[in-house]
Amino acid sequence: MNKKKINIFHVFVDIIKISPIKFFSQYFFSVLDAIFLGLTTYQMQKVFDSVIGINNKNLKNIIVELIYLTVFIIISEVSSGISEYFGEYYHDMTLKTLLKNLNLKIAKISPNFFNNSENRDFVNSAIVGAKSVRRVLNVIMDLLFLYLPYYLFIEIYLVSLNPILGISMLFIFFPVLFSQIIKKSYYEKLEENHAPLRRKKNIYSSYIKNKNYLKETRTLNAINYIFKLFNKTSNEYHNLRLIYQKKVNKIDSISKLMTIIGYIGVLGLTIYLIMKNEITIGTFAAVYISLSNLFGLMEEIFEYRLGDSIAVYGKVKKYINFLNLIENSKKNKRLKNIVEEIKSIELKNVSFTYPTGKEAIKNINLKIKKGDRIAVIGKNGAGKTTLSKLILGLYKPTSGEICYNEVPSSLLSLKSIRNKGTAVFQKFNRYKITLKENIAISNIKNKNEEDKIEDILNSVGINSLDKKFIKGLNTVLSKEFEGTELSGGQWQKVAIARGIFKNYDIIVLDEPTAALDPISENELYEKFEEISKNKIAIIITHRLASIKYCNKIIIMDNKKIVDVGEHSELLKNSVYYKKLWYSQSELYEKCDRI
Ligand SMILES: Nc1ncnc2c1ncn2[C@@H]1O[C@H](COP(=O)(O)OP(=O)(O)OP(=O)(O)O)[C@@H](O)[C@H]1O
Repeated sequence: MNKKKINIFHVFVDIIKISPIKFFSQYFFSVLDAIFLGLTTYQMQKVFDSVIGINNKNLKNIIVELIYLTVFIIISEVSSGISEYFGEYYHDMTLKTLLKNLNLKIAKISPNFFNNSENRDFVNSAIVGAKSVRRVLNVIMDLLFLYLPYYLFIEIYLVSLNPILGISMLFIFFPVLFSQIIKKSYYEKLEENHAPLRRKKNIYSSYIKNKNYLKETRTLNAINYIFKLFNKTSNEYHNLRLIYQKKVNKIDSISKLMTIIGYIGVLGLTIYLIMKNEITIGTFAAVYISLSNLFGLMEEIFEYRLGDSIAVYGKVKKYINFLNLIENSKKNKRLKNIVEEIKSIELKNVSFTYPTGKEAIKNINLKIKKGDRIAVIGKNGAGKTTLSKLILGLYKPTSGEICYNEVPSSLLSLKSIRNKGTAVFQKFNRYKITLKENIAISNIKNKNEEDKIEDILNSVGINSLDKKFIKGLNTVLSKEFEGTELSGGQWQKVAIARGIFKNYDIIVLDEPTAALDPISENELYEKFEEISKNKIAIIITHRLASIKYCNKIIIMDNKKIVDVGEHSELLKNSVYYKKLWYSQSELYEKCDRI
């Protein structure tokens, strides 16, 4: 059962559905504006004709024609104002809805998708695209309900004067239209090449501007080098734009030349018709005014508005393509078996390769059961973190299978597996929200369970009554929002408390004590038994002190598990473990001797 693909029209219909009355009101007034703009031109001819044949008798006639002209101008201006008002109002509502749809989609996409830089570019372009959809729709609607009616009005008026005048008008219109079609493909290509450079530029710029990077960059005297990288990328970015801009300018020049030829042709023809007495001076003036109006409008729509829409169309397409991505949970929907409680996990010949092509896990077999407290150790880059993410259901194996409660994960709802896991990652987030929101973020409805939050905070060594928390649990963890700034270790404690707050069957602690002082580190290990009681607990660590709290130790090397066992077994059988153990204990002994 294939879900129908979303296309630009579905997105437009969604926009219209936000408030059809307001949407169509905008364009009703646009049509009114176009009709009265056209009538103004026609009325102009009548005013000129009556002024040219002026005498006492038709003075009254001139005044009547002038009153009509004024009324037409007023109606046209008022309609244009009302249409703009509805347009502005609708713009904000549309933006909110489109960005909401995009965020909902992002939340459903597998985390592994974001490991690929091309995918991250794709998402960034999709966000810009979502912001531009309304602009594109607006231009299309204005074309249909403002510019086209006005153009048709003038075209019919000119054909009624002389059919050749009508045909000459096409010379003004079509070159611009064709040039826009060619420009559209240029801008699409430009966006493809621009996206990675834009990402690079923003990253380098954050090393200079972002406060988390700034201090280290300055201390290491690296600012000049980063500037160099930024300028190089920035130049590449602008040069690329210039290359495409030159191509676009060429197309624009040719189309402008043809338009001007058409324009001159129409004026020459009207002069010829006057000389032959086939049209009046009033008609000539009306044609002249309508042409300059039309020229102005065309410049507005084609040069600026359509040009701008075409420039962003590549991103709008990315937005639509992004909405069409099949997310994991949807692929799973048919098979959904909700996991109520995870009692066992088995990895069968599991391998995993990142979207970049880097293989991080190879042929791993492992059985884990409720109550296991596992330490995963191994060299940097051995694959420990990747393994934990596979177990948590954040990544899917590239080959092999992971079973939960002896059922292959392909038959289970990934979402329900993820819901049963919690983690304190190496690179945890520092959310600039209140202390209690930081802790209860996994189940924000429970953020007012203040006793539970206080207990957990106390257990990791944070006291919300401390004077630094000016508003207790409601203190925002950032000076930027009149709150407080935490130290690295305090942040790590918040991350641990946040991990424990969630209801979980699996807990992963990835280097959870890197920023903790030795006393806090010991306290966490003491707590480890309580945290992991009747759960599956995995601690990834380089500190062997934590190992005595675990009943199983896994040693990883170069993508594989090379040894599994208890401390005493491994000390006897594993060369790597023995080396690691004695190197750390020797270090302590050396310190003792000093
Ligand atoms: N997002 C990613 N995209 C591509 N490759 C990655 C990504 N994350 C990790 N890797 C690569 O996968 C391999 C395993 O990384 P992993 O983080 O699992 O190792 P680790 O054993 O936890 O290392 P460490 O002890 O340094 O934290 C490494 O070679 C790393 O370069």
